[in-house]
Amino acid sequence: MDQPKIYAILTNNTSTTQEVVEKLLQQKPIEELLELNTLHGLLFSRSEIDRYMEEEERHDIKILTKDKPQSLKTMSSGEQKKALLHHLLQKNPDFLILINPYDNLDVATQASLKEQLCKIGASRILIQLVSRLDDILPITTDFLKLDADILKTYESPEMFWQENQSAPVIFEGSIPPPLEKLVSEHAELVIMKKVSVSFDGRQVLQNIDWTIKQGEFWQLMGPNGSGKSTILSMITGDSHKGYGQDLTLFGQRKGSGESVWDLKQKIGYYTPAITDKFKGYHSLENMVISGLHDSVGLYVQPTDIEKNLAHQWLQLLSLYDKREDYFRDLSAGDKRLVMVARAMVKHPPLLILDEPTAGLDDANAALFVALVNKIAVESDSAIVFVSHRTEPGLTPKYLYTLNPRPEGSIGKESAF
Ligand SMILES: Nc1ncnc2c1ncn2[C@@H]1O[C@H](COP(=O)(O)OP(=O)(O)OP(=O)(O)O)[C@@H](O)[C@H]1O
Repeated sequence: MDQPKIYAILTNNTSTTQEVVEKLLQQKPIEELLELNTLHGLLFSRSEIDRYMEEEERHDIKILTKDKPQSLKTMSSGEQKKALLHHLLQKNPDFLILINPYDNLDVATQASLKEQLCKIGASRILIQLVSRLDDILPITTDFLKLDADILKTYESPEMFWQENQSAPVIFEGSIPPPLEKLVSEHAELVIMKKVSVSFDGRQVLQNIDWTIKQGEFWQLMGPNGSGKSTILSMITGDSHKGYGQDLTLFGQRKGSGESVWDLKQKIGYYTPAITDKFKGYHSLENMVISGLHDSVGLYVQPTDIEKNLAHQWLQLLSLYDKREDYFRDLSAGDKRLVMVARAMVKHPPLLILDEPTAGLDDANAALFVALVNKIAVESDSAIVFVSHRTEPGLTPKYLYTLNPRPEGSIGKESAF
């Protein structure tokens, strides 16, 4: 059998990915991909996992995890993707559409998925819709780019690679100061001593010692399922697993009557899934101001001082001219910049960014990284940046790595 075609379609934050995917799945013709027109394809994407998860929950059934005791929802991203791929291959499609397949996967899982996809690609057509050049499989035969709704083809791979390298980013101006400084009287914002967590009798974290001090810039790394989200949810107060542990947050021992509201005041938190909460008609200006009130949208009349502060942030992000536009109409990359401004507008003592660049294209990831580096240099906020990628250009000072063991992940601190 001839080597099937392996397509890579580079997407950016203007791409109409959804439309292309729907046409392919519904066998509607796309001029540049005519040979797929009569073939049957299936979709491998984060949204498909979410769809199955919802279906499994709603009907209390198991579809992707029939032979496993654990539900899809509590599996790590790597485990979920493996389950979906297995399920799709059993249906024997002519081609598989892969949308940003490595997002949220750790380095080792990315490598093993890449290897598996290369093997699958030896006998099946693959269409990769990826926003990062690094994610393109080495076996790719055909290179395209989806700019808005225009699908561009390239005469040679060289021309594709040459045209799509992104330029370095520099922000003009400084990070706007806070209206009032939220000073933490404690130099140590988070102190974890021998913190251990288990779920259903299975140990996930083992004797975690980690101290985050004012102004420090950390990257938190660890394979899928190693417990990164579990640690973060104990810091943000979203998990009850912090109780009964030697955990001190902003000078207050966990379980000593602290309020979750007080805790949230001191933390700016951003993860891409939060963006889905803001589907209403909020202007960019109000989005930034809502960060001062910890509200989804803005329901009070903002003061001139608040407006002025939001304008300064939007100027820094080169979005001032769009200040009255709706947030929902922004590109995905610009949405993330606004969400970071919203999380940072108060200059919280601790800024947590949980896989914030997942799904962004190279240019927007570079822009995001430049903004985070700037915040690290120009503010007193400590930053915890969770990412599986070593983000090009990111300049954290310290690394906290979780290494899974059968008796729970152990942690290791190192300096960059
Ligand atoms: N509520 C829960 N019930 C049962 N198991 C859970 C629960 N929450 C997490 N786990 C398990 O705990 C382990 C750690 O999960 P966690 O989400 O913290 O890992 P992670 O490092 O953030 O993973 P990823 O990189 O995939 O997001 C996983 O094996 C997961 O299946």
